[in-house]
Amino acid sequence: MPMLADPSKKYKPYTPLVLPNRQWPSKTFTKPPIWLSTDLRDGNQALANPMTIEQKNIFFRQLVRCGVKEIEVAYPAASDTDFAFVRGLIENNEIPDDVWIQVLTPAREDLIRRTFESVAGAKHVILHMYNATSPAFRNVVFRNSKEQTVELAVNHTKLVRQLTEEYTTKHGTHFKYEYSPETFTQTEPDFAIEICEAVKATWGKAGTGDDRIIFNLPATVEIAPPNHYADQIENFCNKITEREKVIVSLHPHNDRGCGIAAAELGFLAGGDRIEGCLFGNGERTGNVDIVNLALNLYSQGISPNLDFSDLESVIDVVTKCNDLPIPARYPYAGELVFTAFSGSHQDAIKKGFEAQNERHALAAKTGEPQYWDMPYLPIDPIDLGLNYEAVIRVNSQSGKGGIAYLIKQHLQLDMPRKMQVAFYHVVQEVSDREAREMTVDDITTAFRETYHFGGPKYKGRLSLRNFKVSTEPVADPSDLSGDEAADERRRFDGTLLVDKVLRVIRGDGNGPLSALLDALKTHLDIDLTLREYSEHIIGGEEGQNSKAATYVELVPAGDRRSSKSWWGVGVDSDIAGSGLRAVLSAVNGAIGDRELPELKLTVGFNARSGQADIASVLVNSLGLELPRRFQAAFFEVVQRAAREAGGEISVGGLTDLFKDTYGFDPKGTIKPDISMPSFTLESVGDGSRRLIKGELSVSNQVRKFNGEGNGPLSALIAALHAHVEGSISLREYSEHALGENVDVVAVSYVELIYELPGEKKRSEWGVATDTDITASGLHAVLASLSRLRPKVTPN
Ligand SMILES: CC(=O)SCCNC(=O)CCNC(=O)[C@H](O)C(C)(C)COP(=O)(O)OP(=O)(O)OC[C@H]1O[C@@H](n2cnc3c(N)ncnc32)[C@H](O)[C@@H]1OP(=O)(O)O
Ligand SMILES: CC(C)C(=O)C(=O)O
Repeated sequence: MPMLADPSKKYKPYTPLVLPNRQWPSKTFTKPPIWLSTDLRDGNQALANPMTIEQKNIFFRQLVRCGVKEIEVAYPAASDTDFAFVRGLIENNEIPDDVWIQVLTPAREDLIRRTFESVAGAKHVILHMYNATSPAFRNVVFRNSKEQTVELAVNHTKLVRQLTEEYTTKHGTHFKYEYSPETFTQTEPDFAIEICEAVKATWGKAGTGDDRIIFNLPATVEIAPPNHYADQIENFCNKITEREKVIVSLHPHNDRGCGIAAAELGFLAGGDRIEGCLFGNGERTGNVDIVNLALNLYSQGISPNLDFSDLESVIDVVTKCNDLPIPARYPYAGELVFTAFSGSHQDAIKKGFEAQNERHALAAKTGEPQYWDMPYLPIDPIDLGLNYEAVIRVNSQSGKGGIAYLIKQHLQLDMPRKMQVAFYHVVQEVSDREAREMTVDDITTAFRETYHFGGPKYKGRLSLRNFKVSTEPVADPSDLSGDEAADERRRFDGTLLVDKVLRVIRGDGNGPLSALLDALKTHLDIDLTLREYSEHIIGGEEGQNSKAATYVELVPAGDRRSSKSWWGVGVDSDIAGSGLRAVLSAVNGAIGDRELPELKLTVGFNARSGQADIASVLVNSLGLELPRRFQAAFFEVVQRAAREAGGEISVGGLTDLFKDTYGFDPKGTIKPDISMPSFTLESVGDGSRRLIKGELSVSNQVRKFNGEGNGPLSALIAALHAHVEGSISLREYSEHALGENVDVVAVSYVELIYELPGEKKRSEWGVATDTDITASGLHAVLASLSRLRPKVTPN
C-alpha cells in the first residue's frame, strides 16, 4: 500500500506539554549520570534467541569490567534460564560488593514472589516493579480506571515493601526500590506524578543518598522529539515532592532515532540516572546506547565513570552474545567511524596530526594540558584501545595528503609536497584503473615499485654496491682571491650494478650528488640534473639508531624548468649514502627501459676506456673491487701492455694481465717469490701485541722467522726486516668478501713502500685471498713484497 497523501487521517500528533519556563535548554553537562545497564533484561528480551546462561555470564563480567555499578540482570519470573542465571550470580559470588543487581517484575503477586526468591542471599538488590499507566494501556490492556491503575501499583508496592523487609531480615540484603510507570511519555503528566506520589507514600522509606526511591520514566516507545521528553522530565522533577529523596531515572527507546538526544536533554532537564544498553540493543529500534552517551561526555572532557579503553573487546562480547552486528557507521564503535576516505578530510587530518604533535611537544615542556583538537576526529581512537591504522583509507576520492600520511605512518617517510603530488598521480591511476579501495599494502607496494625503494625485490636497473666520496682540492688554488675559502670539490668512486653487470664509475662535482650525476653521464650517458633536494631524520631522536631519508627531484640537464621530472628517495645511516641512493632511485625512474651503453674496453693508442672501466672489468670477471690507488696503478700497467701489444687489449687479456702481474690466483697454486708455508700467531705482553712465527720461503729456500707488532700485519713486517735489507712500511690496506655463503673468502689488498739507502723509494700492490681474513692480509703483504723484489739478506 502506498504512503498516504494525508497521513493526518491516520496518525495523530503528540500532545505537547506546556512548560513556558523550561530551564534545560541553557544547561550544560558537568557530571555523568548514574548508569544502569539493562542489556541482560530489556536487551535480552528483544533478542530472537535470548542469551544462554553462559552468554549472560560473559556479558555480566564485561559490564563489570567496564565499571557499570547497577546492572539489571533479568526478569527472573520470565523463565527458568533467567531465574537460574540470577541464582548462579549470587551462589558463585560473581557480583562485586560495589555492584547492585536489578531485577524486573510486573505488578503481579506470584511473579513478585518468584522475583524475590531469585535474589535470596544477594548483598545489593534494586527491586524494579512496573505497570503501564497511559490511557491506551489503561483502557485496552488492563481495562482499568486511573484509580484501579494506582491501586495496582500501590498494592504491589506494599507487597514489595513487606518482602524486602523479610529478605533483609533473613539474608541481610540491602534493597532499593525502583518503580516504572511504563509508557510514561504517553501518560498524562499529572497522572504519572500522581501514581509516583502514591507509590512513594506506600513505600514510605524513601530517604536521601542510597535510600532514595528510583522513579524510572520510560519513553517506552519514542513518540515525540527529544525536547518533548526533556520537558516531561523537567516538569516531573519540578512537581514531584521530596525531590531530594527521589532518583529520577531515564529510560529512552529509540523509535524516532532520537534516543541519545532524548537521554541527553532529559539529563539536562534533571534526570539523575540513565538506563540503556551497550550499542543500543533493545526492543524494536533499541534502548538508548550507553557507550555512545558515555563517550559523548568523554569527548567534552567529562569522565563518564565507565571504561571503554578496550572497545574492541566490548564489541566482541556484545556482538557475540546478542548475535547482532554493529553497523559500520555506528557512533564510536562502527568499523568506519574513525576513517576518512575523502581527500580534503585526509589532508586536514594529516595537517592536524602534524600541528598537534608540535602543540603537544610545546605543552609537554610548559606543563600545559595536551588538548586533543583534530579536524574530523572528535575523539582520539587510541583512548578506546584502537589505533590510527584505519584513520585514513584510500580510494578514488582520496588526495595526496592522505596518501602521504599513510606513507609516513608505514614507511616513516615524510615526502616533500611536490613528491606527494607526483606519487598521488601514481596511486590515483591504479585506484581508477582497478576501481577499488587501495589498501595500505597496495600503496606501500606502489611506492616501493615506483621509487625502487626497500629491499632487493624492488631494486631498479641501477643500484649502489659501494661508494666512496672523497674531497678533491681545487685544481689551482692560486685562482682564489683574498680570503675566499678553498672550494673543495667532491669525487665519487663507486660500484653500481647496472642491468646485473657491475660497473665501476667515477665523477666529480660540487658535492656528492653532482659527482654521482657526473659519473652517470660519463659512464652511462645519463644526463640529469638536480632540481629539488630535501632530507629528514628517521627515528632515534637523540641521534642513536637514526637514519637519514633524502628526496630528490631530477630534471634533464640544462632544462631546470622542465615539466618532466623524476623523484627519488633514499634511506641510509649516512646522509651522503641516502642522497646517492635517492639520486639512483630517481634515475631508475628516468631511464625506464631505455638502453644504456654497454661496458666496452678500448685501451691503447685510441683509448677511450678510463681507469673506472678497467676496474669494472675486474669486478665483473674476478669479483675484485680494487682500492682507487690500486686501480690507478693497474691502469698504468694496462696502458703499457696495450702499447706494447701495438693496439687494443681484450677483456680476457686484461683479466689475464692482472693475474700475471699480481700473481693473483684464487686457487692458491701460484706462490709469490716470498711466501709463508706456515705460521702461528699469539698474543703477547698484556694481550695487546701479536707475535708471529713460522717458515718463510724466499726464492724456494725455507727460513724460520718471528716478529712482534701491534697487529698481525705489523708483526709480519717486523719479522721481514730480519730477512731483507732496507725498510718496509705499509701504506694502504683494504679488504672485502668475495663469493657468497659457504664459498665466501676474504680478499686483501696491501700496498708496501720499500726504501733501500741510495735507491729511490718504491711502492707496489699485492693481492691475496684466503678463507681466513688474517691470513689473506698476511699473504697480500708477501705478494706486495715479492713484487718489490727487495734485497734479501743471506740465509
Ligand atoms: C516495556 C517492557 O519492556 S516491560 C517488560 C516486558 N518483558 C517481558 O514481558 C519479558 C518477560 N515476560 C514474560 O515472560 C511473561 O510475559 C510473564 C511470565 C511475565 C507473564 O506471562 P503470562 O502470565 O503468560 O502473561 P502474558 O505474557 O500474556 O502477559 C500479559 C498479562 O500480564 C499483564 N501485565 C502486563 N504488564 C503488567 C504489569 N506491569 N503488572 C501487572 N500485570 C501486567 C497483562 O495485563 C496480561 O494480563 P491478563 O493475562 O490478565 O490479560
Ligand atoms: C519496564 C519498563 C521500564 C520498560 O522497559 C520500558 O518501558 O521500556
